[in-house]
This record gives sequence, structure tokens and C-alpha cells, in this order.
Amino acid sequence: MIYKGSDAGSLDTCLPLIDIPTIDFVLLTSPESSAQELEKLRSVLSSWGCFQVSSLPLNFFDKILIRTSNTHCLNFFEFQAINHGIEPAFLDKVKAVGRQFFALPAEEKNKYARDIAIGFEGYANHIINGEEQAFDWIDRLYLITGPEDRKQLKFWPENPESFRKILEEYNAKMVKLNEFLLKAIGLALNLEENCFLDMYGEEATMIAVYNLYPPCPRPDLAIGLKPHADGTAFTYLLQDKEVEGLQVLKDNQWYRVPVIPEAFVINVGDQIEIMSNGIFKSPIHRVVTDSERGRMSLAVFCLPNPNQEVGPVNGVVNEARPRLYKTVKDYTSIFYSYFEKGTRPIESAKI
Ligand SMILES: O=C(O)CCC(=O)C(=O)O
Ligand SMILES: [Fe+2]
Repeated sequence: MIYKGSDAGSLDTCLPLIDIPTIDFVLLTSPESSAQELEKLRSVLSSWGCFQVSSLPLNFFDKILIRTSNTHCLNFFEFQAINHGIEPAFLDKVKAVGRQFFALPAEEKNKYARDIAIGFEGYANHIINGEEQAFDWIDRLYLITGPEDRKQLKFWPENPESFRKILEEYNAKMVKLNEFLLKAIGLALNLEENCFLDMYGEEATMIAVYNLYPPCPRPDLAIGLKPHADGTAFTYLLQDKEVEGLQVLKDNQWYRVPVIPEAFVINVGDQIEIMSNGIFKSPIHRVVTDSERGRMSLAVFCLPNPNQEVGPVNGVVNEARPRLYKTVKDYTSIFYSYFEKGTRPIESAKI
């Protein structure tokens, strides 16, 4: 599928608003309600490929559940309890440090500038350098936040002072949340609880990307972020609290994603589409600009380690559903070359 050029679109208020499905993670952990909520999760991920989660109660990760998994209930025993959930006030801080960074003078931000010869990390005001590339209307701060030994602190702002500490704390919560969801999707398909988590592997890569879309005088001409599907396993997105801009494509129709303060939008990425043999869909999405208001979002990308081989998990290939995807490795490294061309990298993984 080619998206290039013609596909930029303004924030067309005539587009329908997606009634973005909500999954309640607390219901997922309760013996009475988990079967029903898991079925909802399965249905949402196979249709929309994205859903929202309201912020988690303070002690979500402390509620160490519960029962063994054969009753379709998530077993949390292996999770280390941490003392806090993800409360709205903390989410505000996570967003505030990003906004403060983007508000700094260019000279200060450029201390953390990306060096494309090294990689994608750091601050940059466009995503890729392709010559024929129509640039996106975006400023980005892209940081590898895990595993520990892959972090390059020279790209991590020291201004505002609390930036590093807050992002580290946020990252730790995202790691847990992602493990939780990887287990949940195994159960949602009636498979072994750890099948996705095992395929995802250890020492997974965590990437945090702050996206700033400045006000754009001609939103009809410039796209904030061109249509793409994420190359991740899952993406955890914190949207701007006030300014809309994210849109999702389903059945050739674009839908606006509403602003939902304090909620995460969680996207299936291509690697979960591959692991689920296409049962779960990695949705195409884009961001449009606004003529008057800037918008900031924070995306956390959770990806298997580059050495990890990723293919359909046990139980998703059968006579009724033959194998549709090859085994891939270091999928992320091909991602941006496709992004630049405006084609879908997942095509290269199809059999
Ligand atoms: O800004 C957004 O809402 C979406 C960002 C996004 O899709 C991405 O960073 O991959
Ligand atoms: Fe995305």
C-alpha cells in the first residue's frame, strides 16, 4: 500500500470519531470478570487493533493476583510488586517534562541532536533524511529507554532537571504494563499464557518518543506524521490532553481518535500481527496538524530484542488459518526504509 504524497489531510472535522473501545485492566485481573474482558480484548485487537485504557489505579501493580491461569485469569505471581500504579498526576509530569524540553531555545535542544550516522536517537525536527521525502510537520525526541546497557544518556535532556528520573520511572511502569498485556493476549486466544511473552523474549527494547506537532499555517498541505503502522510489538500512546490529531484507518475510512485525558491509547504493532499470524491487526494511523494549536504526544514503543526471532506463536497456525508470516529478526531496522518509501514493511514479512 502506497501512502505517499496525496495522503496528507487536514483535521477534517467531518471525519467520523472512532468510538475507541475501552479495556478495563482491573476487570482483566478479577476472576469474576476476566473471561468477558479478555473476549472483548480479543475482539478489539482483531478489528480495530487499538484500544484505550483509563489510567490505572494507584495500586494496580500491587494487586498481585490471584489464581492460576487455567481459569482464564491472569496470574501475576511473577510480577514484582511495585508500590505505585500510574496515576494521572504522574502522567501530567511525564508530559510536562517533554513540553518543557521542547520549549527550550533551539541551541539548548540541539545539545541532544540526533546524529543520523549513529542512529535515530536524539532530538530532530524531521524523521528521516530521504531526498524525495515529504517532511512531516514534527519535532521529535527519540530515546532508547531500555535495556539499561543500550541507553545513551548523552541524548537524554538534563533540562528540565527531573527529565531523566521521570522518564526512567515511566519506562519501568511501561515494561510491566507491556508484560501484562502480552500475557493477556495469550489468554484472550485461549493459548498458553506465556506464549506471546516468550516469543517477545527477554532484554526487549523500549523506546520513548516525544512528538511535538507545532501549529501549522497550512494544515491542508502538511501532515504531522504520515500514515504508517508501528513496527513494534505494542505502542503505548499518551495523547495531548487538549488537541486532537491522531486518526486511524479502518476499511479505507479514516476515523478521528478523540482526546481522552489520562487514558493510554494502545496500538498493536506489526510484530504482534506477525506473532498472532494476522489475528490481531496493526492499524494504520496518521497525525494531522492544527493551524492554531500545537500538539504533543508521547509514544512508548515496546519491541523484541534485535536478536530475537519473531514468528507466529504456537496455536495460531492451523488448517483453517495457514501460516501467513515468515519468521523475522531485527524488524525495526527495515522499518524506516519502508517508512521513507511510504510502503508497509509488514509486506516483506508475508509469505
Ligand atoms: O502523536 C500521535 O498521536 C501518534 C504518534 C505515532 O503514531 C508514532 O509516534 O508512531
Ligand atoms: Fe505510530
